[in-house]
Amino acid sequence: MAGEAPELSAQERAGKAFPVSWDQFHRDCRALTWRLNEVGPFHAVIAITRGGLVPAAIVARELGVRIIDTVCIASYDHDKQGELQVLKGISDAAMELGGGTGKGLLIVDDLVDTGKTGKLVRDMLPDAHFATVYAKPKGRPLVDTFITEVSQDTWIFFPWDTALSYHPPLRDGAA
Ligand SMILES: O=P(O)(O)OC[C@H]1O[C@H](OP(=O)(O)OP(=O)(O)O)[C@H](O)[C@@H]1O
Ligand SMILES: Nc1nc2[nH]cnc2c(=O)[nH]1
Ligand SMILES: [Mg+2]
Repeated sequence: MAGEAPELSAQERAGKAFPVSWDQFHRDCRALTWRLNEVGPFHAVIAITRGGLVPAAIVARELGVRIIDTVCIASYDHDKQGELQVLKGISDAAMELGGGTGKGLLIVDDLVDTGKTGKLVRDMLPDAHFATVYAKPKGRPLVDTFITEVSQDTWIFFPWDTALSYHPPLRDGAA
């Protein structure tokens, strides 16, 4: 409508950028595993795709877990969150391993932001342990273990979504 401010994307609302390199991400996943090692053992890892696939692979390798399942959820179109869509649920085999409630299962995602995605999966597996690498304040209460908290107005850029590119100097004309 004329005169109405355009809707801001999550990334625009989140003014600060937090770029994460592969090295940093790997280090943060290993740090997460150190904490999780105190909590386990786990029968299986449940990765929330797609972002949870990379940390799930690293965490499962460190913890020696060979059974990995996925729950496939989409809600963000780049940086705009819409309705959550469960594209694939948790498999019957993983459900059975968790006794129907998720006991002894480890849910892994890259981050919690509003917490909507995490809440949906927690409701499917109430007794599972939920771990993320990064957490923003709104989603943080849903997470059992995480490594780094960033402010709600920060947008995290993951290495699989980014590439090295030229960055102009801060001072005009210094190039
Ligand atoms: O706490 P929330 O506000 O729900 O946001 C967190 C979710 O958003 C991102 O996934 P996305 O829906 O972008 O899909 P992707 O993992 O396939 O990138 C991220 O990987 C989390 O799963
Ligand atoms: N890449 C990325 N995806 C998100 N989905 C929800 N919040 C974020 C974020 O900060 N970064
Ligand atoms: Mg995701």
